[in-house]
Amino acid sequence: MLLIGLTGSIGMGKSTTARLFAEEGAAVHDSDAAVHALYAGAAVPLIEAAFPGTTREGAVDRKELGTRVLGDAKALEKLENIVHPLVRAAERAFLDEARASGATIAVADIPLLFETGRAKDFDRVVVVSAGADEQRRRVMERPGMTEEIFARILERQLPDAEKRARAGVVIDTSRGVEDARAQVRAALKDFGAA
Ligand SMILES: CC(C)(COP(=O)(O)OP(=O)(O)OC[C@H]1O[C@@H](n2cnc3c(N)ncnc32)[C@H](O)[C@@H]1O)[C@@H](O)C(=O)NCCC(=O)NCCS
Ligand SMILES: Nc1ncnc2c1ncn2[C@@H]1O[C@H](COP(=O)(O)OP(=O)(O)OP(=O)(O)O)[C@@H](O)[C@H]1O
Repeated sequence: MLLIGLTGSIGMGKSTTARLFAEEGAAVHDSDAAVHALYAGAAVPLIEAAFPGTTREGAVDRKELGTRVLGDAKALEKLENIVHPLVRAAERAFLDEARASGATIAVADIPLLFETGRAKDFDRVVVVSAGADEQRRRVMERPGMTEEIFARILERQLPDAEKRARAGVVIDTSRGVEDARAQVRAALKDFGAA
């Protein structure tokens, strides 16, 4: 099974590109989605214990939790120390199952792939990018997003230029979905997987 790590900074097009890989037949694991699932399940008691008042009705209130941690590096680190091992376990279980069911290509969408030293775990690393202006336009469109939150998230992420420099392949998502699909197909061909 060819193991592809997919990453990119906020708003660059990871989820969209992951979907394109899935449409080419890859088994895809999405870390952000895994976090969201954990926040309605296994992580809830741990988060409530560490950040009292950030859960309600058995689920994490992400807006409230975001307000607590996004401006506070220590708090974010504490949260990451709780969440990342759980996400990693979910990813491992997913990839084991994909392998057992005969998948030939698996993609793990990991926002902090380089930051958490995960590049070595993959046969290939794909970075999505769209340029800083397009990124800002996309991110600022999101409800509740502010310049301050955007800046704080960017601070926590390896700069786009460094990600691109460390990538096996870069997918440029600034020219539309069909253009990105062609790049995904070309990447799979280049990897000998299509
Ligand atoms: C801070 C939280 C509560 C905000 O939730 P919210 O629903 O508003 O945002 P969402 O999860 O969709 O993330 C928005 C963007 O920020 C990025 N991001 C999230 N956490 C981090 C982080 N710790 N460092 C850098 N970027 C991050 C995401 O990849 C995404 O691009 C949430 O992001 C969170 O719990 N983060 C900690 C877990 C984590 O590290 N996740 C990212 C990798 S698995
Ligand atoms: N190839 C593309 N062509 C046109 N629009 C795109 C493309 N890829 C992504 N987008 C748009 O950019 C926005 C962000 O995309 P997406 O959610 O895939 O990014 P992401 O990297 O997963 O984001 P985040 O890290 O913030 O969760 C979405 O509105 C999406 O529709």
